Amino acid sequence: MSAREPFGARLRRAMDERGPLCVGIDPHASLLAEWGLNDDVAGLERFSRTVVEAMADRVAVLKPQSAFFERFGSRGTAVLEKSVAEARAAGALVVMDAKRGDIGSTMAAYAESFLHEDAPLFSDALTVSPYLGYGSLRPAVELARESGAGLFVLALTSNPEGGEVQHARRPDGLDVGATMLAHLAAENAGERPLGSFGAVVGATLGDLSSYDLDVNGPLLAPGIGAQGATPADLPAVFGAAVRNVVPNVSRGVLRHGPDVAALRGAAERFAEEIRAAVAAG
Ligand SMILES: O=c1ccn([C@@H]2O[C@H](COP(=O)(O)O)[C@@H](O)[C@H]2O)c(=O)[nH]1
Repeated sequence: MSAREPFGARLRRAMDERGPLCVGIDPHASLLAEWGLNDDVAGLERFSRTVVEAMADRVAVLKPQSAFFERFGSRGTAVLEKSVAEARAAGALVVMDAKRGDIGSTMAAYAESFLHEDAPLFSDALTVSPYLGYGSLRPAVELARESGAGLFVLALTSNPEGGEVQHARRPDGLDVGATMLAHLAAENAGERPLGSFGAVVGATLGDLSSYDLDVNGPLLAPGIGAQGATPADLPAVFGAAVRNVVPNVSRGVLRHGPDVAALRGAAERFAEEIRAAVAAG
């Protein structure tokens, strides 16, 4: 067991101190253009540095979307490494959105890439895909436990296509999304104040009262802003589990850049709406 405090405990404290908002670092080509930046490594670096400077000392979580860095090859990955290190040094928790998933030793290698404390891309948590079977994630669960990191497992994603997989039913009637939630509840059993193994559950999904969202872990909720959900939707979607929701906003904040004050203003407005919604929920 690592001496490092588990991710769930660190996240609970960050959410209580800073509010639960997670801002995405998603350097879309279209956003680079809107910010007056070139769609190249220099533009990527400037974009990412600006978001980290604007947000890392005030929001609980930053979530870089790995795909937008990977498309620039090794130089993009170098920018990602730097962004992760700077965001963590400034006090934000970093959830790497890389949605990794594979079997056995390959999954173990993915886990080492993001969850080993000596890895250049070491992050506080990683998004993972369980669609090779939840058990295929075991190497990542084990390494996360050792290093004090966390996972966010895709359970009920925010995109409309997700249902064809996630609503598929097992012979006993439980659907795939509910199965993932049940695995996570078992993973987090007995953990206080919050387990380190969370689910991705879209804020776009409407009433989820047929699901048991009480997994004793965080629920990363993308879909607010550009995908149409609003902070006011959170209590109706998540019910009593809203207290453990980490709402993610990427383009809804980023489109206000590159001005740092404007980015901060947009994030503060979302944070305030989220606070009000959670308090009322
Ligand atoms: O179900 C999911 C899982 C991940 N995402 C990711 O979150 C952000 C959302 O960006 P917005 O600009 O706020 O729409 C993006 O990185 C997605 O890949 C998701 O949207 N839904």
